[in-house]
Amino acid sequence: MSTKAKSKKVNKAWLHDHINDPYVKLATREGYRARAAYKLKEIDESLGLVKPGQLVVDLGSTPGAWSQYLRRRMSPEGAAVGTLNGTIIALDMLAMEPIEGVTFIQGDFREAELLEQVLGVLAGRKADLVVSDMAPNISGIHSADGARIAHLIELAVDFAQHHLKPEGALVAKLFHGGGYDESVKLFKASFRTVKPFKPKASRDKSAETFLVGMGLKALDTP
Ligand SMILES: C[S@@+](CC[C@H](N)C(=O)[O-])C[C@H]1O[C@@H](n2cnc3c(N)ncnc32)[C@H](O)[C@@H]1O
Repeated sequence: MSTKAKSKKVNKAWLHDHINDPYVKLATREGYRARAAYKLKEIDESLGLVKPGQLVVDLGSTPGAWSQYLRRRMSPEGAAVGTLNGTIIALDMLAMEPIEGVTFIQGDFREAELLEQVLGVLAGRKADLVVSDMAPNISGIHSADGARIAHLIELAVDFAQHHLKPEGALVAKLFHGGGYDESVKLFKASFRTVKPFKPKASRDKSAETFLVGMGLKALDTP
């Protein structure tokens, strides 16, 4: 079979799975922009991370399903509009359709300039929760992809170390085979409690998984 034919077959299979995916159907029914909302929901329902009144930073937020979930959790009656009890700062290198009450910054998290903008919005405040669903474009070259993923995790952990409250938490997506062991080590060096999490909404076929770090260790503690 030619490469073109193979890729057509893979696309057809993906489309079939996507259309029949219960989380895709649920997301459409509940007004979420992506099925990804249910991954964060499951992590939150298991660990009780999101609470009204918090300051939450959403890294790699586009199209916005995690921000939508956060917004509903931090609103009276789970409303998608109206009063938001808390602060949500979302960022992504791609544009994001506005979500009422969510401050969005467009830029590359690896760039110092973007970090400056985030710090400007934080205005000296520390976050209760940082969530990162950032994923680089996959090139197919295993070592390069692993390094890119690991770099984003390092940046998210570094951001958390400097801008989370001592009892705060970081949720970050990572990939088996993409520097997973090193990322676990880094989380364990940075947080008092570290939990791996593979939500049901994360497709079985996908190598993605999540790490949750809770309670910062002092920066100078090994
Ligand atoms: C899986 S999507 C996030 C989905 C989102 N959590 C949601 O619920 O809609 C991953 C996002 O990470 C973003 N991303 C990847 N690398 C980034 C970087 N260096 N800086 C900012 N955003 C990045 C991508 O642009 C993409 O929108």
